[in-house]
Amino acid sequence: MVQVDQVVAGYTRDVDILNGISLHAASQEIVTLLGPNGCGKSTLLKTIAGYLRPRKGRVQLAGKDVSALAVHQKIRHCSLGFVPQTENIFTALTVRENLLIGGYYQSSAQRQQRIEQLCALYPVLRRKIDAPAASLSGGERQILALGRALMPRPEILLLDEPSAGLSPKVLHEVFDAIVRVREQEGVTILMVEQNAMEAMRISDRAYILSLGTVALTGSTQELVTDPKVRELYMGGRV
Ligand SMILES: Nc1ncnc2c1ncn2[C@@H]1O[C@H](COP(=O)(O)OP(=O)(O)OP(=O)(O)O)[C@@H](O)[C@H]1O
Repeated sequence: MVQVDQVVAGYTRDVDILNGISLHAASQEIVTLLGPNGCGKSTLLKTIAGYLRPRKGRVQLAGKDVSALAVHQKIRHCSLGFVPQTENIFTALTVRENLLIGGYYQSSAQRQQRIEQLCALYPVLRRKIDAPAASLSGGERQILALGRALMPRPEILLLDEPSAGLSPKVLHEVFDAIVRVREQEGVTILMVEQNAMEAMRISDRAYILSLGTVALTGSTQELVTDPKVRELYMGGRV
């Protein structure tokens, strides 16, 4: 469970990017954050992850107030996984080495076992396990980034634009991978997406942000039938 209450945050002391934002994602939900460029979606994910500390308000993960914790503490102690938008894999290392880094504090046996499980979940990782990550396609890189974040078996996964730069076909594969991990491991997923149509298809609920606050929220069924949402965020289509 992710709970954000009245959070104010920003990068510099005098400018607030998040202006008292509140949201939640229940256990095993897929929740998407949508909104125009620069409205604060990535900043919100970074604040939940712990790269930025809220100036006001509170972030809770699984019922625990984690507002003051840094990202490495949340990954280690709060069952959090985070996949940033860019530079999310080490291209000079192999697929296996990338996965091993994701489980940096696990024992060697735990890491081997987890790599096996992830290869079963995502067969592409097995096929490419000893290939340099630089040789992977865009979609394969995104699945590796997902796999690496999943190494410590997080209960909550934050994804920043998993479809960025991917063709429609590959985007489907990546979104399937996201759905699969919710189904098979019961992970709660909060993701930022530009691709509103596709994101709505796999999400239970969505928040539409504007200027660092929530402009609109609801189930994806409610939102996709809202004419204003369709016009502004879905190109007039459902
Ligand atoms: N590292 C940073 N330092 C200072 N300002 C930043 C930094 N990162 C983002 N910002 C600013 O914060 C605001 C919100 O940016 P953010 O990346 O959260 O938006 P976004 O909604 O995710 O946009 P996009 O859809 O374009 O990725 C923008 O005005 C941006 O310029």
